[in-house]
Amino acid sequence: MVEMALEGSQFDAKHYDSTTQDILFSLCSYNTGALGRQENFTSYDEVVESFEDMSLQEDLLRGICAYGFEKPSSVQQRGIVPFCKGLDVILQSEPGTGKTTTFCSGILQQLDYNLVECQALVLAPTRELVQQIKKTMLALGDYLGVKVHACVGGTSASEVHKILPEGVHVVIGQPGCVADMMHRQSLCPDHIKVFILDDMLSHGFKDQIYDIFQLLPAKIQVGLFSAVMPPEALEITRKFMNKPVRILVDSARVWSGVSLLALRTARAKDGLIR
Ligand SMILES: Nc1ncnc2c1ncn2[C@@H]1O[C@H](COP(=O)(O)OP(=O)(O)OP(=O)(O)O)[C@@H](O)[C@H]1O
Repeated sequence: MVEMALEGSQFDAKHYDSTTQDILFSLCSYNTGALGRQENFTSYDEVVESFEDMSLQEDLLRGICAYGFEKPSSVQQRGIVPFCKGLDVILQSEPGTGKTTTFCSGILQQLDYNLVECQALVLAPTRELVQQIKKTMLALGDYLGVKVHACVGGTSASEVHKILPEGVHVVIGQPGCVADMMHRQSLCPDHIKVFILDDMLSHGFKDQIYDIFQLLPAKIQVGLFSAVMPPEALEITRKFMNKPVRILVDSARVWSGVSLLALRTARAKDGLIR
C-alpha cells in the first residue's frame, strides 16, 4: 500500500513500457495464432459506474459505504463485476488505484458465510501488504461477519494451530508462510475457490507460487493484480488461468468522479494520513 495521488498525477511510464505491451500481446496470442487471438481471453468491456449497480450483497454495500467510498475508481468500475461473476481476472494498474478493494469486494461477494472454512487465499509479498489487505477485507466485510487470518513470516506453528481451528473464510499471507502451513496441513485447501496473487510477480516468488498452485483444487478462480506484468505473468496465465478477463487501466482518469472527501476519508482510515 503506498500513498496515492489524489489528482491521478503519479503515472509512471516505466510500468507501461513496450515490454508490458509485448507481454499483454503475447497473452492474447498464446497458442492460437493470429486468427484465434482472442480465444484465450474473455472479452469484457462493461463499466459499472456505481457500487449500487454492481448487484452486490446488501451487507457488502453497507461495508463499502461505511468505509467512506461513494463512487468506484476506474479499476473498480471494470474489475469488481467480472470478478464477482467468478471469471479469472488479470488487472494491471499502478499502486494506489483501487486494486485491493476490487479483489476484496469480489471475494466477499462470493463467500459462503455458513461454511467456516478457508474459501479464498490471497498471496502478497510483504508483511505490511498482508496486514493492509486484512484490514481492508475486515472493514469491507464487517457487516458480513467475515473471518480473516493473516499469515506472515514469524508466526509460530502453535499460533497457527490455535487460530485456524476456530475457522476462517479468507487466508492472506506471504507465500513462504502459506506454503509451510499447507505442507504441515494446518491449512486445508479443499474449500478454496478463489486464489489471488497481489503484486507477487515482480518479487521472484515463482517457485513458491507454483508449489502452492499444485496444492490447490483444480477448479479455482485466479486473480492476478499488479502494477507490472513481468514475463512470469504469461507463464502463469498459460498454466493456471482459464480465459481471463484482461483489464489495463491508465492512471490518468482513475479517480475521475471520486470526491476528494471520499479519498481523504479512506486514506485516513488506512492510516495514510491523519
Ligand atoms: N472508491 C474509492 N473511493 C475512495 N477511496 C478509495 C476507493 N477505493 C479505494 N480507495 C482508497 O484508495 C487507496 C488505494 O486503494 P487500494 O489499496 O484498493 O489500491 P491498490 O491499487 O491496491 O494499492 P496498492 O497497489 O498500493 O496496494 C486506499 O486508501 C483505499 O482506501
